[in-house]
Amino acid sequence: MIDFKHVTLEYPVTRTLALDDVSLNIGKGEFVYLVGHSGAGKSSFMNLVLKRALPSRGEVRVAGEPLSAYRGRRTSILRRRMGTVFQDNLLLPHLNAFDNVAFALRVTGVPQREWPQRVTAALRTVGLEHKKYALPLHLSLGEQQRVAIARAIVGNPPLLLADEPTGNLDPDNSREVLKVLQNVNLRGTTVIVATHARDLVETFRHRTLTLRKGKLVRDDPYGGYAL
Ligand SMILES: Nc1ncnc2c1ncn2[C@@H]1O[C@H](COP(=O)(O)OP(=O)(O)OP(=O)(O)O)[C@@H](O)[C@H]1O
Repeated sequence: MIDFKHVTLEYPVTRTLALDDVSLNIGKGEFVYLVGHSGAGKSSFMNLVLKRALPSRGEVRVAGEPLSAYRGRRTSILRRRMGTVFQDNLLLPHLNAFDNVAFALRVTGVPQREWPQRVTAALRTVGLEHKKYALPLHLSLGEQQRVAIARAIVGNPPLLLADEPTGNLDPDNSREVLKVLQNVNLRGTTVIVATHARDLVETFRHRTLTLRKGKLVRDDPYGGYAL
């Protein structure tokens, strides 16, 4: 699903070496953690996969195709096929949970008659079908993050990128969000989670990639937080 070959990312203005000669392969259907201290390069990794940043050297392939082959409209289509959940993934405050999730279908041109069934299924996956008419203001932070996950998966993306998805959450809500991400993975979506949450990585074991100062220093198939 994702293939990095000797990928280096140096941000041009500051000349910061965010990723340094990283090679890795993430297969279809995997659940992978990306860990590392602040500034290690986790978000830069995500940005490369989304083609929000371009490698200075090396090659990034997604679903077998080099990202350099994607241009213009095809890049937008590629991005839409990836679900993203970020820590500050704000919901639209004036829309209820259902409409926030439906918004993702609206922007990708899915016919309106399909929305009720698809949105309800996505909210069911995150355990929030009963809150579909609630405004974000009336949801807990954990519930808001689960709505954001529903919004990310409603288009059935083959790949879900989650950058610090539990960053604002207490331990109970963090575990709930992690379980939801695992359920999404069990349905066939490849899931990549960048996180600082040692307890989650230790409790819910999955392959763990460790970055240090832009280098991939560990690739542990059985997981574990080795920082
Ligand atoms: N747009 C940018 N321009 C210049 N330098 C950047 C940019 N984004 C990140 N950096 C730098 O690149 C390095 C890697 O940053 P990155 O955000 O990928 O780390 P991270 O592991 O996600 O950190 P955190 O856990 O704090 O989110 C850091 O030194 C950071 O200062």
